Parts: sequence; structure tokens; C-alpha cells
Amino acid sequence: MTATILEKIKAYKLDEIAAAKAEKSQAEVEAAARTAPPVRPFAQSLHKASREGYGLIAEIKKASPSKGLIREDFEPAALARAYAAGGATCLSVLTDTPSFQGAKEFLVEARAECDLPVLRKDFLYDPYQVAEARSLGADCILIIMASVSDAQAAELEQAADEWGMDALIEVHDAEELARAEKLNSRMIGINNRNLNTFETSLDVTRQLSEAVPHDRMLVCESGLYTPADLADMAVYGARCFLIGESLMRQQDVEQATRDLLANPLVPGGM
Ligand SMILES: O=C(O)c1ccccc1NCC(=O)[C@H](O)[C@H](O)COP(=O)(O)O
Repeated sequence: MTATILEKIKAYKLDEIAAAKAEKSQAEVEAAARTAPPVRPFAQSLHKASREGYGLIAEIKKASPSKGLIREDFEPAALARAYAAGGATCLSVLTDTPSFQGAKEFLVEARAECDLPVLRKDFLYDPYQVAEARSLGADCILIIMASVSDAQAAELEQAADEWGMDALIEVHDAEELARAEKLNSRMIGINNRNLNTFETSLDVTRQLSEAVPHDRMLVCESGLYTPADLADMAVYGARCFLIGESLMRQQDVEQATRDLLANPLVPGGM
């Protein structure tokens, strides 16, 4: 049987992790993490922003498996400044190279340019990668339930907690959501994109949001383009959004970010 994209990504990630450990031991990466700049409050910032308007995690994303090259003129530092000036709450930076043309240095460069908390957007399997994320300055990690076991998810979450970082738990269906609920993290991301088929539909959030417990903060991820999309998703309880491609395709990223956030649906209103 042909391997799915997530299986292919996992295979090369495990090779990358082994190579990274051979180059820098766990103890060395932990020592580097201890000297990293203090953690910025990721979940707390989103929570605050979502009470006043929308919380936006703006993604620095050069390319993707589903879309190929998204943005040619790609400078993480300039993009971070534009997102911050446009009103983003947090940043997400792709650090995976083979599939997204990302890099660990992009996270360091982006974070140094602004005061926003930063998510390391990558495929994590090992607490080593969490310490590495912290050593780069990351304030939050992503745990993709489709690509890890319950035991791995709990181990990654615990590592994030020990470093004082937040974790965004990503789900795409009811079974993954039920598994995510066994974790402690308050942030649940519903990814509208099926990471194996790339099919993307806001129906995923429409159908799954109802099952998200009220004590969790819902983050609606992928396939969001317009203020109308955000207002539509807000009706289903999403006030926080993770957006990459649609903003990355804009010439004026700052203005596009501002426009997207300009007229949030009033909480509780229609
Ligand atoms: O974006 C992809 O093609 C992709 C393929 C396989 C695994 C993950 C993938 N993307 C990660 C994400 O979920 C998005 O970068 C993120 O939610 C932003 O989505 P978008 O606004 O649609 O760029």
C-alpha cells in the first residue's frame, strides 16, 4: 500500500530527529533551551484577544504539500513585523523543510522582530523536539492527533508543560477530538484540512465544534480566506483562527491582516 503524506512526513522526521540527536545531545539541547528568551503567553493572549474581537494565529508559510510554493518574496522578519502591525495575536512559523520549505531559523528571526508569542509549526514525535522548539524561542507547540498515539501526545504535552510552553492540540474528526479531550491543554484546533487527502472544508468545524467542551478554547484552522469566513465560523463558536495561505498570498500582508480582523462578529451576537 502507498504511504500517506503523514506517514511519509513521519518517516523523514524520525530520521531528522536521530540525526539531530547525533549532532546535539538531549542534555545540550536542554541547556540551550534554558538560555532561551522567556516564554510569551500564547493561550492567554488568544483568550484575551478573543474576548475583545478575534484571536489570530498568523502563519509564516512559504510552501505546502497541497499548494506548492505559496510566496516567492519570503522574509520571515518582514512578515512577522507586518503581521504584528496588522493586529495578529500570535505567530505560527513552519520549521519543516522538506514539505514546507520552512526552517528553524525562520522562527528565531520572526520572533526577534515582534512581541508576539510564537507556535513552532512542525510534526512533533519526541520530547527532544519540544526542548529544541524552546531553544529556538518557541512559546507553543503543535500536537497533531492524526500523527501521534495517545501516549506520544501526553508525553509531548508534558514536555511542553515542563518548559512552561502551551500546546495546541489539533484534531480533524470526532475520534481525534475524544482523544484530545483526555489531554490537559485548553486549546483545541479543528483543522478543516484532511492532512492526507488535502480536502479542505469549513464543514469540518461546522460539524465538530458542537462537541468541543466549553472549557476548551476552539481554534479554527485552515481554508479561511475572508471576513465572512471568520464570521461564519464564529457562529459555530470559533473566535480564534489559524491562517496561513490566504494572508501569505497578499502583497500587503499588514493591510490584509487588518482587513480580516476589522469587523469581528460581536461575541454572543448574530
Ligand atoms: O497545508 C498543507 O498542505 C498541509 C499538508 C499536510 C500537512 C499539513 C499541512 N498544513 C498545515 C496546516 O494545517 C496549515 O498550515 C494551517 O492550518 C494554515 O492553513 P491555511 O490557512 O489553509 O494555509
